[in-house]
Amino acid sequence: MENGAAPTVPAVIVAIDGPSGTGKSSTSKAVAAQLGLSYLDTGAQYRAITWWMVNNGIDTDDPHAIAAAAGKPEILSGTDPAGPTITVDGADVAGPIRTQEVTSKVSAVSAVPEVRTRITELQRTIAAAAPLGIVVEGRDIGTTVLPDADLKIFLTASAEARAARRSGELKGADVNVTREALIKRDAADSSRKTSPLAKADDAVEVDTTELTLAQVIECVVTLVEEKRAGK
Ligand SMILES: Nc1ncnc2c1ncn2[C@@H]1O[C@H](COP(=O)(O)OP(=O)(O)OP(=O)(O)O)[C@@H](O)[C@H]1O
Ligand SMILES: Nc1ccn([C@H]2C[C@H](O)[C@@H](COP(=O)(O)O)O2)c(=O)n1
Repeated sequence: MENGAAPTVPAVIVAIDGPSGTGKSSTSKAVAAQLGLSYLDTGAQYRAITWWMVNNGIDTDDPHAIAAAAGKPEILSGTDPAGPTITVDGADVAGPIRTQEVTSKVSAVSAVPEVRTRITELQRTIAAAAPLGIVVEGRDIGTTVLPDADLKIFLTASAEARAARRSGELKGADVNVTREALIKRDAADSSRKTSPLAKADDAVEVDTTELTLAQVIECVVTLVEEKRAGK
């Protein structure tokens, strides 16, 4: 460098979408950590607002009640891939948002347009503030939240592989019950009217069924580096 300043790398925005259990969180966190990028788990934000609705007595079967309350909770996401955080009105909810109750209600809450508008706004603000760029994972990042992302990835895997992975996490869970629950949640997320789970036309699809997590991470890191090199 002529003036002795550190070389600058243009910020890179990576969108990673796909159905449940395809490896979005594990891959996104590792890729962000390896490349020095920020990381945003948008599913955690939808879980956080669902948790708040449940804890504040909002009927999660009533879209009008959800819409009326959508602006009330303050949701904050920490974007360090080594220790992502999520708080609601100042309370750490990283554990409570993973309960079965929240998981069973999150598709209904996240289908409400007022909820999506609110959360999408948060996501865009966070992505715009990431100094070196960010890996954002979810269901509608490439199609709706960040349609101009530098790189869009759509992860897939067979329902059997995804259920086996999840059952491994939830020790002792019946793999068939887990598989049916995943399929049901994907169907709800794919069929909602407002920004459903979908692959963007310009996304790179990666089928992870036969790949190890390390192979998926390597594949995505390579794709990001290629994009960066061409910027
Ligand atoms: N390629 C892979 N091979 C084997 N296991 C994997 C692979 N990718 C992810 N896993 C494991 O599968 C589980 C689910 O992964 P992860 O939470 O990253 O998926 P996800 O797509 O973010 O799911 P969700 O959308 O439900 O949050 C984790 O235990 C993870 O370690
Ligand atoms: N961009 C997103 C991210 C998530 N959701 C909804 C739909 C999912 O079932 C739920 C939980 O996500 P997970 O933690 O399993 O990744 O949140 C969405 O609608 N849009």
